[in-house]
Amino acid sequence: MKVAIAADHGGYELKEHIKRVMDDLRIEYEDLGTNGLESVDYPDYAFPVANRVAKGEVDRGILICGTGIGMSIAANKVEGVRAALVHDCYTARVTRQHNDSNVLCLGGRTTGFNVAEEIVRIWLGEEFEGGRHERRIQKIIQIENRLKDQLQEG
Ligand SMILES: O=C(CO)[C@H](O)[C@H](O)[C@H](O)COP(=O)(O)O
Repeated sequence: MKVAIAADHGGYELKEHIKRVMDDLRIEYEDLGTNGLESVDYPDYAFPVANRVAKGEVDRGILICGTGIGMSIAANKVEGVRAALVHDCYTARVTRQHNDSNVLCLGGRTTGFNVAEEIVRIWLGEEFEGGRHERRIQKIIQIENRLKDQLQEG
């Protein structure tokens, strides 16, 4: 599995910790920034990661800002991306099993290193269950396709 990871200044320190976790798990990753605590804008980091996931250039994305909210709003604008903002182990598991989420959003100012680490370990290891959940994801894809058609029709 290959993961693209990025953060803004509010998520930078947690990003560095999550990279150490992925090193430990021997998971390959690309770090798309930011590289320090200087103030930056989260959409500039969300879109490169979301695009890499949408194009299939990486399997998953991890995005971290202060709360995870800005990153999740931005990433979910990209077709094919199902970004989940997660604060606990239960939703980390269920968002893989039910939503087949392909981007994980975390809050560097809301979630401690230990909980975030546990969330990442669960989220990277859990499988999509398919079945009724696949039907629901197909409905999301239909909405994306309808919106695309509407845009093309002008
Ligand atoms: O988008 C966010 C809020 O949901 C992120 O938490 C950002 O990291 C935050 O807005 C950045 O705030 P700052 O005051 O510019 O550090």
